[in-house]
Amino acid sequence: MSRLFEPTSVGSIALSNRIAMAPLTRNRSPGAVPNDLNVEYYRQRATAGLIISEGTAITHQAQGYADVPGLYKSEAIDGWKTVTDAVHQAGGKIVTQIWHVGRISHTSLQPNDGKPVAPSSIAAKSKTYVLNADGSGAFVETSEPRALETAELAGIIEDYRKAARAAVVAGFDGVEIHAANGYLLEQFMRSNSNQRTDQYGGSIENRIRLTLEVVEAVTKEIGADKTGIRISPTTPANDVSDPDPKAVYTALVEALAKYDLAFVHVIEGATGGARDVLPFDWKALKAAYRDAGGKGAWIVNNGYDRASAIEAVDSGYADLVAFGRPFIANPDLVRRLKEDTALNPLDQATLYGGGAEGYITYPALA
Ligand SMILES: C=C(C(=O)O)c1ccccc1
Repeated sequence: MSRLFEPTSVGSIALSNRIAMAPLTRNRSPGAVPNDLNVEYYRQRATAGLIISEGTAITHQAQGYADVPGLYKSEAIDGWKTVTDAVHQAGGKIVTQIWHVGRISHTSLQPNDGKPVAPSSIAAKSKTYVLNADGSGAFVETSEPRALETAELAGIIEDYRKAARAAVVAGFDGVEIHAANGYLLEQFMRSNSNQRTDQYGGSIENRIRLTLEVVEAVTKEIGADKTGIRISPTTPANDVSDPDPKAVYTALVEALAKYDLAFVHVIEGATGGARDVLPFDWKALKAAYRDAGGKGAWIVNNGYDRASAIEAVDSGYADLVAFGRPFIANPDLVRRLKEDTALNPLDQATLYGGGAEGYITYPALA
């Protein structure tokens, strides 16, 4: 049997197998508070070696989509506690993805209907999900952001630290810092969205600075053994780009190597899309991390199937493989991969927003 189904650990978190559930936004937590539907959804998927929860806003300012959960209200922490308890009682492990959307937001979702914040006042050619007056959801153009003042960045780093602490209080086994998919931290790393002239803009060293300061704050608060990070070197998601992703992300992983993180989670290619969106040597990126002393588990994601996941792990390249949409449609994905059985088809119409349908209604094998 493949090592994909064997136990392992990421940091201090012991896992029953090497299959992770990737973070998946589902827009089913009104008021940013996790609810019983969320409890059932995550409980059903607790056979994953590691569940990485959907992106969870660290503050109101960090909120970019309607009905995504947060970690900045006491009732949200209570709500998450019911989720983590259910997953743990079912024998699973779960970390939460702590998230600041930056410019991928809308004034109607921001404190005092203000502008979203970003490294520079450059609007993303992207959309976000808001609620209409009648409660229906709709994807609309993201609003033009304002550039963060240098003096505001210490406060945002503190927000990540507080969210990491809140995650542990809510019973999570750890956190994944969301530094991917064109959200705040990646907006700072990519040169088309970051045109700052202070110590957070210009050179690669300056553009990865905020991400490293967040990693420093979170690992100091809850321990590197409970801290992971997600990166997406070549994704065009949310209108980010950079002329030299190899240089940016090699510098990043070499700097991350000294933090002894639990894991580094890499989206290989366009998020949920083409793996070859840009030429990139994924194995060289991991080698750069290991050569710099990085010991964290290497989690790979994007377009893997049973055969390629087994190959990735059994070859020694990947420590874990994360699956996104397959876990939406197959709560018992681990069993189906182990037994090589058919997978349920995905219902695109119920991915975002709504209720039980297409969320907790996918059947498990008898
Ligand atoms: C958190 C997300 C990401 O990381 O891409 C997301 C948000 C909205 C829809 C899909 C995905």
